[in-house]
Amino acid sequence: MIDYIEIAGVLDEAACSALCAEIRAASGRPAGLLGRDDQKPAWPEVRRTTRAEVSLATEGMVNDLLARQKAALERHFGLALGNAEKPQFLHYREGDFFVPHQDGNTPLIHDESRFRRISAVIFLNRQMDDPSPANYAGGSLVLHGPYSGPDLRVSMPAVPGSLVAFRSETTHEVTPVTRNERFTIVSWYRGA
Ligand SMILES: O=C(O)CCC(=O)C(=O)O
Ligand SMILES: [Fe+2]
Repeated sequence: MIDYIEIAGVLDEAACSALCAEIRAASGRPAGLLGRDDQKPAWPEVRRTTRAEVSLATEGMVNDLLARQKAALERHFGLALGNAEKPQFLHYREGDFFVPHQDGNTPLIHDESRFRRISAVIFLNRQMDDPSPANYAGGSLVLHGPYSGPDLRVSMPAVPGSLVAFRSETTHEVTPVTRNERFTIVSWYRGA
């Protein structure tokens, strides 16, 4: 069993479109991997996506939104959560991806990721087989089941304005975008 929750409508359609436009227009740099300061250029064989620099107002709006979702996530996962980390505004172009990985809460590396308990992804545009220009194909967020069970893979529905959250130790990946551009916001709630 893969433990995740989908919360619909954390952003409305107009807010999603405005965020996509802001991220597209923003300057960005290749998104890196946590705990690696020596990335040149950001391990493109592991993760290829652009992290956009958005306005402080936008970042503040998303921080407030993440704080408002905390109680529902604590109830669902049975965890006491602290603050969400600085959100990342991600722009995936055709061919961009993130290989299977865990975001944290694994005793693997002695870095900041050990404080992460819950990963959250907010979808800003829609995945479709034959996408209109504002939407995309490919680019599935796929959660993997734990080793203790059957080889399970579950694609998350990419509905604009919805938030999907899962335990940060859950293996997950973003498959390559095959058409157009994909926009998401990601953050991580730490333990209380
Ligand atoms: O963009 C996504 O759907 C998820 C990205 C991700 O897994 C991450 O940034 O750790
Ligand atoms: Fe991740």
